[in-house]
Amino acid sequence: MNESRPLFAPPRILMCSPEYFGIEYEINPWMSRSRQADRQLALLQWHGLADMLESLGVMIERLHPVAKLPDLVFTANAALIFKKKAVLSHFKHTERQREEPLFHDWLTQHGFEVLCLPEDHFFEGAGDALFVGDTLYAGYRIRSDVRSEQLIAAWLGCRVLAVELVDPYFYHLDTCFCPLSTDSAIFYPGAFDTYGIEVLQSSIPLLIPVREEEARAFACNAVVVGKHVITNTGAPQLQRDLRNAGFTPHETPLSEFVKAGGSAKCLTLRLDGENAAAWRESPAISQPVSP
Ligand SMILES: NC(=[NH2+])NCCC[C@H](N)C(=O)O
Repeated sequence: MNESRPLFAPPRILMCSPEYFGIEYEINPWMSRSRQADRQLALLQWHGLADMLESLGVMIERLHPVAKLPDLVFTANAALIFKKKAVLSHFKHTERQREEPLFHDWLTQHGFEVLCLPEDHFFEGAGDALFVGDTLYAGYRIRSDVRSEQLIAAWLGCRVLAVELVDPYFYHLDTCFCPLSTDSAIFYPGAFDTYGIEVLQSSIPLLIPVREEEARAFACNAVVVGKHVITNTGAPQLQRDLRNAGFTPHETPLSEFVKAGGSAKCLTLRLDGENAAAWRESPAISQPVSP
């Protein structure tokens, strides 16, 4: 990893294909067993996202899908990556706790030092903890515990700013907040309380608000690769705002994953450090070639 990586190493993202994806239980308000995902369409949409990322210069790493683990596709929830360390998730719901050993083994086998939280501390990885510059922004209450995030900040030696998530539809931080660079991010104000909004506004120089109907189409759940920002379809205003801020937005349909409460970002885990993370030492391409 970092030290040993060649110059211009490509961005690396972990994904897990949706062979066994479906709505088999209900652990967030988007999920209803009576509104099943179309698995063939999910496979097409997943490949659409993976192909788009590859065309932007990303190297996709794969986790093998496993039967009866329908949410394993949401690799953002595997862990929080910090240099060569991976803080393993410990899921709030038992349905997803069964994914933990698979994420643990994959990360260990791929050279990460895996850190595990105490049994009574919940934490859902990059779904709830995202760097902007040197600061770790951490969403808490619905899935992750604030005390997990305090412990992680102490382990990693970084500043953490914890923001409470107040709307059950925006139950992970990555559903309502996305760092774009070391000093910019997008966010949906309705998912935070007044104090959380103040924390974000006072600490991030460029904070772009996303309107409600676009946030409900998972516009904030974006994958950032250099200046490229990839989201689900249905966010024309955000696309304009991103262009004005110097980014290149891309849309790809992800309707089947929205039925499980996830979208582009949830389907990915950046392994070499997000572009917005100041700790990222890698000289990896920051402006990959356009498709
Ligand atoms: N990073 C994310 N927001 N992942 C979405 C996870 C969706 C999954 N059904 C859950 O409720 O846990």
